[in-house]
Amino acid sequence: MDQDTPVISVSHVSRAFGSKTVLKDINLQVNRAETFGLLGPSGSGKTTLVKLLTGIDEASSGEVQVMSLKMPKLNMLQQIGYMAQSDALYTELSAKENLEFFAALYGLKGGNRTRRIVDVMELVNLQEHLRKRVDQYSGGMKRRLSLAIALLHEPPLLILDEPTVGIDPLLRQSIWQELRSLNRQGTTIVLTTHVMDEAEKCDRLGMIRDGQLLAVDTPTGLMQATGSATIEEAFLTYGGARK
Ligand SMILES: Nc1ncnc2c1ncn2[C@@H]1O[C@H](COP(=O)(O)OP(=O)(O)OP(=O)(O)O)[C@@H](O)[C@H]1O
Repeated sequence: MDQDTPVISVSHVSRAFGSKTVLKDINLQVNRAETFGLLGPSGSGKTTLVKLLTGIDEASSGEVQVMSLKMPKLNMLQQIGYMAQSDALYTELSAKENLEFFAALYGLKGGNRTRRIVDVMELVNLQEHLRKRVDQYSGGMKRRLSLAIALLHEPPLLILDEPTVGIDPLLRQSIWQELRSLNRQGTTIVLTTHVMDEAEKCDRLGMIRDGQLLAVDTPTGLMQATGSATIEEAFLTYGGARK
């Protein structure tokens, strides 16, 4: 893929569930090695949009391309690391068994599989709980395991739906350091967040309200456009709570 071709290209995308249109004519491009954040009030359409990017769901109209391929496309699974908002884990299995299952799905083999499992569990600080059944994990531990699974196969594109909810500030900081380092190595990251200091760390932000992408810009650009001193103020302006 050409270095300048956007990793994600969304054109005129709408998504309706029955008579309810939850995404309206979305146009968006995300560039290689960008960290792109989606911000918006609860129910504004963020999860619906990221599901279209992963190919889990399909647009009602318009087109989503990822790495120049029209989505949904099953073999893109290996290229994308997706962390859903609700954990998709086999709770009756251990963390190790979960990781092995996903490693097999992603085609990781032998020593590489073992090495990656150790690496990602260290990264999310769960190395001591590798053999524990997931139904004995706390909510935060499950989130961390879900993140570990998303990172397992070193995908060039990471799509993370509220990745740090339920994760303590110290670990959140180290996860962000890792995301930054992956980013520097060329990984593209799209995430949704409600945490303002995370939003500030993104290269660009998209503000969604009622299924419409109202603005896309750098955090500084959004603050300037709304005359806000903070991202939170800008968010409240776009979210409709502040005029
Ligand atoms: N499968 C579905 N069927 C019907 N309505 C749906 C479906 N999925 C999502 N919606 C609706 O689409 C709207 C957007 O939901 P979505 O989960 O994308 O919001 P969100 O911005 O991610 O919210 P939050 O920040 O609370 O996670 C909501 O009104 C939701 O009820």
